[in-house]
Amino acid sequence: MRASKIPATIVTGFLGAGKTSLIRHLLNESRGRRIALVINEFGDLGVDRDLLLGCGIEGCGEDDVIELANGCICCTVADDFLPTMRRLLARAEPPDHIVIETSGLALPKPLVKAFTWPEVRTRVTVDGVVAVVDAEAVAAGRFATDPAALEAARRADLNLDHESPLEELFEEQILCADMVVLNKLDRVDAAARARAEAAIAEHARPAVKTVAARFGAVDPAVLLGLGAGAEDDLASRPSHHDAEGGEHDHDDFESFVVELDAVAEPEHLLDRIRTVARAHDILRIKGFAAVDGRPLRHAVQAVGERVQGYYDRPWQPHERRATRLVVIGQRGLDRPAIEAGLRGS
Ligand SMILES: Nc1nc2c(ncn2[C@@H]2O[C@H](COP(=O)(O)OP(=O)(O)OP(=O)(O)O)[C@@H](O)[C@H]2O)c(=O)[nH]1
Repeated sequence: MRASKIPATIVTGFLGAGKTSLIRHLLNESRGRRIALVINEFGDLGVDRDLLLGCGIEGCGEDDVIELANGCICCTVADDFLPTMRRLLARAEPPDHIVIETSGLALPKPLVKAFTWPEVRTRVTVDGVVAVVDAEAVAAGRFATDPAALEAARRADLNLDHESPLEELFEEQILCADMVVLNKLDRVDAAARARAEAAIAEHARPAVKTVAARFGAVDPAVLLGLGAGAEDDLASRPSHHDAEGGEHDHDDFESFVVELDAVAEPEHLLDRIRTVARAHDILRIKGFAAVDGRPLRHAVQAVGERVQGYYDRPWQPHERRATRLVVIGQRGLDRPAIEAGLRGS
């Protein structure tokens, strides 16, 4: 008999809120604790796993960072997540803690539910659901539905009973949280911070704490060890999708990968991304660029119109040096125009 269950922390939060940054900080500060990471991304490039492995954190090896292959974790729990957990638990040396990064479009509740499966429940408990929030985006009303637009959409579709997909995701993620991390504090003034806090308070369950952070830097002592036992507490975490058995689809969103040649100047690529993001209401672009004559890979990150790039690590001998970017947005993106814009053609 095992003395205690392995704690698992679920990290949720919208695209680009800072989940990977938070996890990188957590791993850096883990002080010898064996943490296994399960990562799920929307889009066909495993950027997050690559970024985490690229930062060379001690004790964070290839085997400890597991990427789920199929679609969005909340809809593929049985196909992908459970076999992964089974394999993790069968290891000779199981981890001390499991951290799961959901895709920015995932609903956390179906994932929490997966921990009630008998073979998982006896070995693992959900220590806490942590929702990472982009303070700047929330304060700017990114997740609030324009009431006039909602009314118009309802008139067009009588079955529509809810707000925009972005607002719904925000609500679902906060409703399920045991702790909220209000991230990107460097990007907001006091008034904007207060607006973001008010938006969170509208949906957070009673007694859920909000901690403020920059670049996801939260002390692991605060983040881990919440002892929530969330799998035994599903009823207190309402979801818009409860009536559908937790099912939801991602038809509201789409993603595609754009492959480009090596670039002469990363700044030129970042400028093109800025222009494209401004013109096309893109939610997220991320990936890696190959730069002519440089042995290092250039990581590229765009959240809305905010674009960032930095050299992260040398290209490995087995890797093809190409520029590959995943583009994510709400359905209806003008793919040819976006590709042309990124190419600069
Ligand atoms: N200014 C600022 N930028 C931040 C902060 N936290 C994260 N970022 C940047 O925001 C971008 C997205 O951060 P990630 O940590 O990759 O976000 P994510 O939630 O993992 O993104 P997805 O996995 O794509 O959903 C990166 O360019 C980060 O450097 C912050 O506190 N302040």
